[in-house]
Amino acid sequence: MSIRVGIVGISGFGGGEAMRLVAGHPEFELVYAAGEGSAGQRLAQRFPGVPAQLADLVIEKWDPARLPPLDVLMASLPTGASREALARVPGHVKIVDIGGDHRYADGWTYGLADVWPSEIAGQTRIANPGCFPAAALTPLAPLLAEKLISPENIVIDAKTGISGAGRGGDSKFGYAESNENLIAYGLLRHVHMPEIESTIARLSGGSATGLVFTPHLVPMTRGILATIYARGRATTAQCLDAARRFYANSAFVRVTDTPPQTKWATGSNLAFVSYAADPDRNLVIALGVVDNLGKGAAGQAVQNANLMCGLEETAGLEGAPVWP
Ligand SMILES: NC(=O)C1=CN([C@@H]2O[C@H](COP(=O)(O)OP(=O)(O)OC[C@H]3O[C@@H](n4cnc5c(N)ncnc54)[C@H](OP(=O)(O)O)[C@@H]3O)[C@@H](O)[C@H]2O)C=CC1
Ligand SMILES: CC(=O)N[C@@H](CCC(=O)OP(=O)(O)O)C(=O)O
Repeated sequence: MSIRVGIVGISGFGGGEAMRLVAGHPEFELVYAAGEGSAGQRLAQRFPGVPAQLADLVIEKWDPARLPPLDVLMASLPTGASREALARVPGHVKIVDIGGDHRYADGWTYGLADVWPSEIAGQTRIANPGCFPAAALTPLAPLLAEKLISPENIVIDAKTGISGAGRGGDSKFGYAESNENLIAYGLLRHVHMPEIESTIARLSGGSATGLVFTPHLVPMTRGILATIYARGRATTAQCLDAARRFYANSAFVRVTDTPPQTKWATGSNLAFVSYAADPDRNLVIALGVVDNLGKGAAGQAVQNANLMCGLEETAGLEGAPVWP
């Protein structure tokens, strides 16, 4: 019997990618689509390339009191818009919140699926990590767990594609302003800082005092590269070995000897990590690449939903990235 899935925020970039993945999933059946401005439209009006069996599904006005029978609900709403409404979804419906309202919130499990998969299995409320945390914490986790770097004074310099801002995003991220342009934003106090700090502390048992995180917008559609500077005396080989041990059973994390590129992950749930370290300079450079809509959002959401439902975590996520 198929698992009945709903997606709220389906017209958005995160929700649309979740729809693409659910449509190709061997066990999931999309039975409910919801939104606000797009309500009343058929999926085929919104997504002309949608598979035929989904073409006539009508996007409902989002109302948690009017859900059909569902096993899983993926919520991809603007951060701030889901807390009150998701609290009204019946407890037996498994929820993955792709937005930022429930990360490290009471009653919700933080869904960093490649690091803590066993914590997700059997849960009914999962908060998907933010896209930058997914890119940065994946390479940091093995180094922090093996105490190869200090959790203090870590500097994360990240570059993101424009789809990270969503289709309802700020107009300053439109084509004319973004093409051939490079912008730093969210300086000193980006909304992902608390989530990154909490996870570094949890992984290391120490404190993420002195964390610096600066995102940049680059003129590409998808992808995040996080370049991270940390203090530690490990060699490059020790960092790579630690990551290969840590992710030995992970289907989605690839440890590479050379610096990863954003195109390697496009359209997939993969994360790529690599390292360069100079013990004499007390310096470790960690690199992480994800697709912001894949491991950074919908891919990780499907991985979490698979774990929640007791399926293989790779179900529906086995397709190769798009290249070039
Ligand atoms: N884009 C990315 O790379 C990532 C995004 N996220 C997070 O995922 C969430 C969604 O982001 P993204 O897909 O980019 O955003 P978009 O702007 O592309 O989409 C937002 C969606 O939310 C719906 N929506 C907005 N307000 C309401 C409402 N009041 N009731 C019901 N539906 C509503 C919109 O529906 P309609 O069109 O029908 O109005 C639309 O489908 C955000 O919290 C974002 O921070 C997380 C990781 C990565
Ligand atoms: C380019 C751009 O604007 N990117 C978004 C990150 C998207 C994301 O992960 O958002 P949530 O944490 O809200 O889920 C940002 O920097 O806020």
